[in-house]
Amino acid sequence: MLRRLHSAPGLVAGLIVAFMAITGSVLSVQPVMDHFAVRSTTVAMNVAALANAVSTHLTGVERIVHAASGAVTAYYDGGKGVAAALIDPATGAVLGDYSPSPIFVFFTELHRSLFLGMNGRFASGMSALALAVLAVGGMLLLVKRLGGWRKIFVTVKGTISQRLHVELARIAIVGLLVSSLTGGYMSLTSFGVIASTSPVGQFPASVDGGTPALISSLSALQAVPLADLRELVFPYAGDPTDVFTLTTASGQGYVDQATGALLNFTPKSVGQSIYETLYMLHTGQGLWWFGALLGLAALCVPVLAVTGTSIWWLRRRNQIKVANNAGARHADTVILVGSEGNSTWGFAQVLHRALVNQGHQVHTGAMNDLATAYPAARHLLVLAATYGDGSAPTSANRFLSRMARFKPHPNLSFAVLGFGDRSFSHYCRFAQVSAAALAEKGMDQILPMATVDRQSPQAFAQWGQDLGGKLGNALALEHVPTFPPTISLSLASRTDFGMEVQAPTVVMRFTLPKREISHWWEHLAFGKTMSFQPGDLVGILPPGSPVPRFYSLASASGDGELEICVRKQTGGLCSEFLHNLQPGERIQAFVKANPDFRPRKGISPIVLIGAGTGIAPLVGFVRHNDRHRPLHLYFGGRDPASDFLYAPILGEAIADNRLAGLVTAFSRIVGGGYVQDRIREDGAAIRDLVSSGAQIMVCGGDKWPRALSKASIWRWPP
Ligand SMILES: Cc1cc2nc3c(=O)[nH]c(=O)nc-3n(C[C@H](O)[C@H](O)[C@H](O)COP(=O)(O)O)c2cc1C
Repeated sequence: MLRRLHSAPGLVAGLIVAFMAITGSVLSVQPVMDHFAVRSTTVAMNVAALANAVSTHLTGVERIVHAASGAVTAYYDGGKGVAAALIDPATGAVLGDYSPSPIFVFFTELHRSLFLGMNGRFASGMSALALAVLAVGGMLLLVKRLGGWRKIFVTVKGTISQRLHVELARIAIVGLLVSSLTGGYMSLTSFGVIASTSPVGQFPASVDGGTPALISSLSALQAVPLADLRELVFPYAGDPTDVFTLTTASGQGYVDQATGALLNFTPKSVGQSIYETLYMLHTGQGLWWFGALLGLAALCVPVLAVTGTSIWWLRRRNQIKVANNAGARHADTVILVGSEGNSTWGFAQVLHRALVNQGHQVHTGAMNDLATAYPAARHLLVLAATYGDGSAPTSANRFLSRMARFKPHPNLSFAVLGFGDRSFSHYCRFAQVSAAALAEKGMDQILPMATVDRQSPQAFAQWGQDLGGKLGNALALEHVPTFPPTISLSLASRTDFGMEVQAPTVVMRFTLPKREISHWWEHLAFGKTMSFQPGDLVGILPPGSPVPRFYSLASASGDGELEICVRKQTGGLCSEFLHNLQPGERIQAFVKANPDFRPRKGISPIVLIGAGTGIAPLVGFVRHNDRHRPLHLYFGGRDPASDFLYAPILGEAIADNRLAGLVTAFSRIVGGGYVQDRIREDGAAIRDLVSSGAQIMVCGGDKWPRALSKASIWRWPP
């Protein structure tokens, strides 16, 4: 709901809001220029002295205007009509002719009304309203996503568009709120909905009518310092019954030109005071630095509009459509999906279709959308993938917290099918946790939890048969998973290690076709994935298998090469294929971002722990450590003479300070040991590093000491 509230006005009004923001930021330059153009004065001139000086330098003065920027302008009889001169506020001397900048006049009208009169003013007002809705909605959405106000400044992960959108919004939000709310208020005043002027005081019924006194001697004008003056309109020349009309910061009145008395002064209304303050905040006139800040905030709006549209488009493109999706309250069967990469949704669609064909009313949704109750449902089927280190995928990361409010009725029974990959140490862990949480609610299980390894169509079909048996329906679940489009990469070079110690390992470098490296704008518009960083993953399809195997990347796309490190697994289809690959031969691959496995921003130390091929992403971080943040690497192998992967690169990195420390452990040499032994020995030093803010990143192997698993560790099996 909140997301719709944010994206709908963004898409509908995005263009006009961005247009208004650009014209507004152009206008914000004016008060800045005025500020530096106006000679600041420390002389406390009063209005009588100023008006006197101006009228000695100019003939036929009609009025003097003191702008919020401090500029003083006099309008006088120039012979061929009214002329204007810029006045030195310190002396009242004429500085030169004055004419408003045609550029700012043009942009002011464009910003206010698009040159469309009242219709344009209405459009301008509506765009201010849309901006306010977008700013408030966006802020609430962000707070909800990040898990509360306290986390509002935490680092956001995601695509370039998502990060840019959030970072810019965080910087600009206050400015945009001020601009939109003040703009909206001004719009309402221009339509007369809110009063912005004060009642004009009655023209004096009688005046002295005697010979006009010297302007400098008029007491009512002497009493007003220049800083308070807004406008002074001179009496009609030669008419002793006319008066000065004086407008100051506090109100408006008349001054008898013979006696200098102040007549019929009317204080400024509250409405006008509010209007003037908001006008100042909106335009920056009289508060140039604030206006400049608002102008900069407004400049973020076009970028927010582009990134916002890109996020919306990507979400739409990736949205899974479920045909015949019944409402959650009316369905007899509910399917909940926990997925990160969307493949589990494909399985859910097949299950949904099969159940609908059997006459069921089925509702399919994300696990995060778990309702408080499903009044009509008899069966709750949960298809859950596992990510990270046995954690929830994105579409299920709020499932367990939502369980607290879930109140299933006694007839609702459940079944959980886990999707995972057996090469991970916590195979289908999240599905197990979810099943346990459902069982704790006292619900019956339709059948014991089953798993689908690497999207196996056979395992899925088997589960369908078992489920159908229990439900009394024949469920034929046929699903062939699809993966992102692959590209063909040619092996440029390979280096072999570990043959002598029965741990054949190969470092492989694939040439990245130049045209495949995305530009930043492609990222922004299409979220292309052929750009990667060390620690991201490459999915490789071994010939004859539709199921990819994932490897951690040791290079970034900017290096022009895709580098991985592969240990030969006995009977491993993909690793054997890769070990047999010779330079010039090709693989089919796609890249998958792995944003959870990245060095945190900043320059705090990082302890990198890797055994065997687990060193691949870590060496990537070391290579790219141009800022020389302290990286401490622990590496474990069998024998330095055979499987010390990346030894020369690590040596160079130590020499040029990209690596602060290297500790190795080899298990098959005299006096050798394992990485965990070295870590235990260095326990005190590592503890010191962690307490000074160090991050720990672990990759490779799954036999790490338990204590390490508390330190935001991510493991990637070799
Ligand atoms: C970065 C990453 C981490 C993963 N972590 C685990 C894990 O800890 N346990 C597991 O069983 N499977 C893990 N998997 C495998 C996925 O759960 C499995 O491929 C699943 O079918 C993906 O479903 P989805 O595309 O719907 O997200 C991981 C996959 C990736 C890419």
